[in-house]
Amino acid sequence: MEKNGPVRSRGLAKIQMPGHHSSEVCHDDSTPPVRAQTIEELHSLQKKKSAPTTPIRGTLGAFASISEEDRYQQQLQSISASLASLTRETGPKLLRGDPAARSGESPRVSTNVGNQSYTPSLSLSLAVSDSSLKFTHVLYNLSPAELYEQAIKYEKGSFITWTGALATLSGAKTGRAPRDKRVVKEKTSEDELWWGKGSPNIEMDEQTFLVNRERAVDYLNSLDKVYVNDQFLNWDPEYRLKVRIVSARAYHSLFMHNMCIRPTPEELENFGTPDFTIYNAGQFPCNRYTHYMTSSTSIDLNLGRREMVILGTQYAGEMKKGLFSVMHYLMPQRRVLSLHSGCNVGKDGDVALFFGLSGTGKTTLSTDHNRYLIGDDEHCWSENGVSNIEGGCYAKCIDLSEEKEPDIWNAIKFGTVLENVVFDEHTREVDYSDKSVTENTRAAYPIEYIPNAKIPCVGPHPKNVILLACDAFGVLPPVSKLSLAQTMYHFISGYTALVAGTEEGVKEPQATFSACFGAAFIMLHPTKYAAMLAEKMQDHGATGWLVNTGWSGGSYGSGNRIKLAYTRKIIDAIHSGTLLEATYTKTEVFGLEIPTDIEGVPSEILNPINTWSDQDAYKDTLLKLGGLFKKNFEVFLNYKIGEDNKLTEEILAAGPVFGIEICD
Ligand SMILES: Nc1ncnc2c1ncn2[C@@H]1O[C@H](COP(=O)(O)OP(=O)(O)OP(=O)(O)O)[C@@H](O)[C@H]1O
Ligand SMILES: O=C([O-])CC(=O)C(=O)O
Ligand SMILES: [Ca+2]
Ligand SMILES: [Mn+2]
Repeated sequence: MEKNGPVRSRGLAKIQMPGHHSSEVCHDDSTPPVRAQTIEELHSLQKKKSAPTTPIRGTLGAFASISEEDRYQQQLQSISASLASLTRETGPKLLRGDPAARSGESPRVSTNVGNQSYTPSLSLSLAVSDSSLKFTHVLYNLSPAELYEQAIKYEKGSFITWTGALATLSGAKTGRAPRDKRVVKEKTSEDELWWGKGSPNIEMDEQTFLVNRERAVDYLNSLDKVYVNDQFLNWDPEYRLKVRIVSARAYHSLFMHNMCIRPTPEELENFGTPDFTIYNAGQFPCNRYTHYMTSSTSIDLNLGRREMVILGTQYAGEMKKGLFSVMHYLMPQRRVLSLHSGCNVGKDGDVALFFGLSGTGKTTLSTDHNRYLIGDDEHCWSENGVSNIEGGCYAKCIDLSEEKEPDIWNAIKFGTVLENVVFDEHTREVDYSDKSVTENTRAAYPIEYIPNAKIPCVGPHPKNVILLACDAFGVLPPVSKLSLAQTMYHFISGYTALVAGTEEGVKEPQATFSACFGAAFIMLHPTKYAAMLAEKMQDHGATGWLVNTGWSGGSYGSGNRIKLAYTRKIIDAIHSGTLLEATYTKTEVFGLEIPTDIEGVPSEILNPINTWSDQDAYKDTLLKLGGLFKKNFEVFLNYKIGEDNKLTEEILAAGPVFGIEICD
C-alpha cells in the first residue's frame, strides 16, 4: 500500500480531466449501459423467472401437457378449496405474490371455486361476506431468502444473527401445549384410537372441530396474505404423505420448509391435492365460549377430514409434532412402525435408533461426526428398513457449544430458524446460555446442513436400539444391555427424570413416564407399537440398550450430569460391536446387565453404586425409582402384547424386582 500508493507529501492526486490522457482513464461507460429506461425496469432485470412459477419443460408428468396458465389456475383453485369456508360455499379469491410488491408481473387471480369437499346438512344460502369481496394473496412455497425478507419486514422480533440464521420469537408459548391438543371422535378412527386414562387424545366432537376450523379459516382469509407450503413427509416413497400448511407467518413457513421434505420443482408441479392440511391461525385465540375449550389455545386433529387446526399458539413445534401424531395413526394401519427416535448409520451400514423423551439426547447423539445422520426425531420402520419422516432437525440450543456439538453449531447459519434465543443487539452474536425468553431455545435447519447427513434419509433394518433416559435420580447405570423383554418393558415405561423448573436451588427430580418415549404423540394403545417393535427387533436381530444420559455420583444437586464425552464413548462402543463382547454383571432391583469396561470411560462410573458417597442414600433412591416404575406399569398389566402370551409374561417379569438384599 505504502509503496504503490500516492506519495503523501504531494497531497491529493489531481483529478484528471477526460480527454487529456484518454488511453489511461477509466470511463464509467467502459461497459455497455444497462438496458433500462426507468428504475422499475432496472429492478425487473434483476430477477429472472424461476421454478416453481415456471413450468418444467421436457418432463412427462401428469400435467406436462397442460399450459402454464392452466396449471397455475389448478394450484390456486386447490389452495382456494383448502381455504374455503364450510358455510359460504366458495373459497376466497386468491392472488399470488406479496401484496406490497407494487410492480413486476401482473397479478394472476384465481377463479372462485365451489367447496367440493363438503355437503352442508342444512341448505345454506350462498352467503357473501366481506372476505369474499377481497383478495387473499398467497405466498406459495417461498424460498428461505424470500421468507427472510418477509419475516424481517413484517414480523417484529425477526433478526439476522451473526452467522446468518433467522432469529425469531414464538410469542407467549415457547413449548408445546399437550393439554390443549384435542382429537375428534369420529367414525373413521374412533374405534382404533386410544382414549381415556393415560391417553394423549383428549376428545372433542366434530361440530366443535368445525367451529374452530371456521374460526381459523376466517382469520386466515381476513389477512392480506397467507403462506402456503406444499411438502412431503417420509423419505420412503412407498409411505410418503403430501402435506399442506397454511399459515400467517413467514416464521411458520420457513420452519416447515426446513422440517418437512422439500419437493423438487417437478414434484411440486405434480403435487395435486394434499393428503393432510394444517390451518395454523396461531396468532388468533380460540373462543372460550366454544364447547371443550379450557384455555385460549387449541390444537385440533381431525383424522377423518385429515385436517389440523391451530389456534392460540405460535410455537412452531405444534405443527411438527401434530403431523407426527398423524403418522402415528396412518403408518401402523399399513404395518409400519412410527417412532419418536433419532437414527444414524455407520459406514458399514449398521443402523442405530435412539429413543428418548425430550432433552435426553436423541438429536445430540444421533448427530455424530463419525456416522451418517438419517434423522434426529421421527422415523418409520417398515419392511423396507428405516426412513426419516422429516426433512430437517430441531435441536435444543440451550448451552450449545461449538466444542461439544460442532455439527449442530455449524448448522446454525443462513436458512436456519433460531427460536427464542438472546443475542447481542449490535453484533448479533447469540448467547446460548441465556434463558431470558425460555430454556427451550431451538434451531430448525434442513437435514443437509449436517455435513454427513444420509440423503435420501433411509437405511436398512436397525442393529441397535438405544433407549435414552436422563435419570436425574442418578441410579441407572450409564449403559446396560437389555434382553428383548427388558427392551419392551423400558419402551412401554418410557422413563426419564429431568429437573423441573429453572429456579435457583436444589429441586427434587421429577420422574416422567411417557409410553413409547412419546405418549404425547401416539394415537393407538402403547402395546400396539410395542408389539410391532418386539416383532421387528426379533426378526432383524436388533440388540436393545439402556443409556442414562443423566446423573452420576448422586441425584441432581449432589451428583453431576454424565459427561457428554463419556456418553459418546459408550455409544461408540455400542456401534462398533465391542460392547456386545464385554463382560457383564447384573444390578440389583432393575436386573440390568452392566459392562465392567469400556474404552475411554472410567470403569468406576459404570456401576452407579460406586459413584455415590452415601450408600444408604443410593439404595433408598434406587428402591424409590423402582417403586415408581412398578406403579407406572400397573395400568399395562391387563394388556396382552402381540400375539404371543409368553412375551407378555416375560415383559411383565422384566421390570424391577424387590425384596432382595442389596449387597455392596
Ligand atoms: N451425557 C449427555 N448425553 C446427551 N446429552 C447431554 C449429555 N449431557 C448434556 N447433554 C445435553 O442434553 C441435551 C439433549 O438434548 P437433545 O436436543 O439431544 O434432546 P432430544 O432427545 O433430541 O429432545 P427433543 O425430542 O425435545 O428434540 C443437549 O442440550 C445436550 O447438550
Ligand atoms: O416438539 C417439540 O417441541 C420438541 C420435541 O422434539 C419434543 O418435545 O419431543
Ligand atoms: Ca431433538
Ligand atoms: Mn422430539
